[in-house]
Amino acid sequence: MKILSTTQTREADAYTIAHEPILSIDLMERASRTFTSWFVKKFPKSTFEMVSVICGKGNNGGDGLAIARLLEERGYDVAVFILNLTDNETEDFKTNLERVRQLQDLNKVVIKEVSSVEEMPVFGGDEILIDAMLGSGLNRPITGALADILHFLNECENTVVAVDVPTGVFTDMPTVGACIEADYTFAFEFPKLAFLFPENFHYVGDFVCASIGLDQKYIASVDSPYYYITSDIVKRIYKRRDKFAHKGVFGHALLIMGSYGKMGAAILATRACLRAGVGLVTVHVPICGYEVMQTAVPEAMVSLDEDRFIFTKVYDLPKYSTIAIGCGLSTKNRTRNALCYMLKHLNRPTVLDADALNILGQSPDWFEYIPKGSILTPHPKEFERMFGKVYDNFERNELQRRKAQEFGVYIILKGANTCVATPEGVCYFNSTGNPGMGTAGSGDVLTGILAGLLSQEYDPLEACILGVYIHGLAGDIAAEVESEESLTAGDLVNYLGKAFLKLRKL
Ligand SMILES: NC(=O)C1=CN([C@@H]2O[C@H](COP(=O)(O)OP(=O)(O)OC[C@H]3O[C@@H](n4cnc5c(N)ncnc54)[C@H](O)[C@@H]3O)[C@@H](O)[C@H]2O)[C@@H](O)CC1
Ligand SMILES: Nc1ncnc2c1ncn2[C@@H]1O[C@H](COP(=O)(O)OP(=O)(O)O)[C@@H](O)[C@H]1O
Ligand SMILES: [K+]
Repeated sequence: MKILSTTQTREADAYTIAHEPILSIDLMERASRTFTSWFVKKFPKSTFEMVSVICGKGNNGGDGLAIARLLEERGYDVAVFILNLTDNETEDFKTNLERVRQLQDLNKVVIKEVSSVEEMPVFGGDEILIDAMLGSGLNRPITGALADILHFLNECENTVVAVDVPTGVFTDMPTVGACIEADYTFAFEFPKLAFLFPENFHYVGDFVCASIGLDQKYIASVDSPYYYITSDIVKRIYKRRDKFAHKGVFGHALLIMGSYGKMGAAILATRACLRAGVGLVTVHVPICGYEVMQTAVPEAMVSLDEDRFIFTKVYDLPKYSTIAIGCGLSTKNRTRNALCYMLKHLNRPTVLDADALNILGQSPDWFEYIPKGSILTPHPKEFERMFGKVYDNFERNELQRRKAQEFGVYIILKGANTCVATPEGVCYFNSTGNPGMGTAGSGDVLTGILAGLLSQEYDPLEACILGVYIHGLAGDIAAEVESEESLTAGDLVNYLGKAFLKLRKL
């Protein structure tokens, strides 16, 4: 799913109105119905005494008024609070206000105007609040009376659901000024870029998005560097196996991993590589890793280093279809030199993780040796070691895109909404995964999956998108059974099969 900027969304809105054609008031109605259908399922009437909709006077407020009317039709007790802080009312706001006033005349809805925080009501414990104060029309940081009202609302214990954008959040740049702290945000058509960055979680809460019927052809024609990875992208990438396929066609991966005390990383990655469908896997480990590797992963072949404790040299690189290096590797001098030699002599996309990235961070001159199309999988700390400190996630995302372009590589910045940046400067944000995956070794599992997919001739972009999605999906299935708390990296490997099954059924 493409992610559009606010300006582009406004253009898509205008195009839809002109070419569907549809009146803008009817598009607002359609958006509000989409919100309402989700809301009634999420918050059934029986669970709340009352819904209070807090409206501004722009189109976000217009949505709020339409939602108030639609919820009343569904049998909810509804109160509307209109913030009387400006005289600028949009036409669609005015039309929807007329419509709600008719319900007020029938004593079906209560409407109250509020000009300052002192006039805000005391909300009951069972009341749910809908934030329709400001949406994508925010054009300056919120201060003054509106900021006071937002602080008041944030002090209330009530569940807050934001319409389209939480009031005060800038969708395409870092947020400054007061903001509502929503528990849920229902975004029209696309998630906004800001929703994908951790600093806004406090304001956005859990977000969902649904189409309001904007013109899909127009959206497809718009240039945007941002995508959200949904199941339909992944389904297009996933390849079913040929009936006559055999292990020879699923590739032979070489994983260079592990050092004394860190063999677990190599084991997790190797198991994940096998579970991701590789034909053959060889793990190159120091002598101290031989027995543990042979015992823990009997399906894997072992290539032994000359050194007892660390990686120093590997032979026969051309015979492998894919190489991944770095998990539990150490950054000792001889390992560093061996990595440098390999990078200079490898001539195909390689997966680089963990200590391979830490070594690159210590020797920035070596970035140019990385084969084009390789995949680097840093977590934020490793990213910082390689490319330096940043002020916020917007800046980090820009840096990630720039570095991916500069070195012609894929950079997977891991975390919630893991972001894949391509050599063309495009970003794909993942939609699967959960905080249970913040546990030792889950990154090693991703590296193994990526090596397994590359070996099966998924191209690097396909491997990145399918890899992060299936890794997160395995985490989501595992968390449902095991809980987020007790999820371990080994569980990710064990649930990978269920994730593939789920993917096939999507
Ligand atoms: N295609 C879409 O996405 C659609 C969007 N719609 C709704 O329209 C909204 C956008 O509506 P608008 O463009 O009217 O904008 P808003 O309703 O977000 O607010 C605009 C008003 O707020 C004022 N304002 C901006 N920053 C302020 C600040 N810091 N303090 C006080 N006032 C401030 C502006 O001057 C303007 O008067 C969307 O978020 C969505 O809810 C829907 O009606 C249907 C279609
Ligand atoms: N809150 C979260 N939501 C979704 N995924 C997460 C979350 N926290 C961590 N992950 C995932 O778990 C993995 C952690 O990787 P990493 O930090 O490299 O772990 P390790 O070094 O222990 O292997 C990444 O793929 C990351 O995307
Ligand atoms: K809002």
